[in-house]
Amino acid sequence: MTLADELSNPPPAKLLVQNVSKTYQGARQTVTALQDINLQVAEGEFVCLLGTSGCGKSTLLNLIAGLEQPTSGSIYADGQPVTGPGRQRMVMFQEHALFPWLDVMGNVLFGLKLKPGLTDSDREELAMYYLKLVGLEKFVHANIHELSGGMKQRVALARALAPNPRVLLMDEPFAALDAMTREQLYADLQDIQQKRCKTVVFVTHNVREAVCLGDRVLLFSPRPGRVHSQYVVKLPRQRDINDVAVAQIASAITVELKKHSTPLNS
Ligand SMILES: Nc1ncnc2c1ncn2[C@@H]1O[C@H](COP(=O)(O)OP(=O)(O)OP(=O)(O)O)[C@@H](O)[C@H]1O
Repeated sequence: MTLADELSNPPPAKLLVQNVSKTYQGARQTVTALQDINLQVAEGEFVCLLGTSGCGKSTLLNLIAGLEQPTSGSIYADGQPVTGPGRQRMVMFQEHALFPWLDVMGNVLFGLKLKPGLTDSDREELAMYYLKLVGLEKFVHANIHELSGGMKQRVALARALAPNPRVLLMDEPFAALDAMTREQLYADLQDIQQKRCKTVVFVTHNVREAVCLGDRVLLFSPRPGRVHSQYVVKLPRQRDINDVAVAQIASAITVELKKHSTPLNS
């Protein structure tokens, strides 16, 4: 693998989730986190998983990542069964999960350490490419504790992108950020997804965020976690979360979500 290969865009992956159910056996009860989920994600598609708390969105993301195994059913990435985590499916969580003892560059380099066929200077060049892509070129040697929440999420995004995965799995990555920082990241993420050609699965509770980012929005209902409907969002990009068209689709989705939501104590 050369540096040029590394910076090229491999085709984004397609995903197939077939009849997937997941139950957790707790001390007092069995929880059906997901029941009979069927889903196809096309190459380069941006799919948002939307629903209230506890409807199984993160569980599905973890299953696609290979961090957990379904109780029944199968998941395929490019026709290959997903049996564990892989370099082609990188995950980014709400909490940045950066290494505080490494600086910004060190964190991005970390994921590249195990890549064969690259020299140290290749790895630095790659890390620098991704830090520029997320707008952090001036903070390469900053310590993690010196960064704002939004900057930390940018480092986490650069770290997830650096191994050049074909799929990005994002679990509420911007939920802890203020509105202005989030809006900038929505614009940057749309830009990066187009430039770097990724298939993205993105978990959120935020309806407008889902409409702003997704080519398709899947609506989940809880107990058991199921996909009850989906919306294809045909608005042109770049989308702005404050656009009237985004708000209109979001309000239609909110009505639909409310029909299927049940309070946690019911
Ligand atoms: N490791 C686990 N052990 C037992 N139950 C679990 C486990 N992980 C998730 N669950 C249960 O599975 C259901 C789905 O959880 P999950 O975290 O996937 O939902 P979610 O839609 O992502 O929620 P949130 O939006 O609050 O993150 C919940 O009822 C949760 O309590």
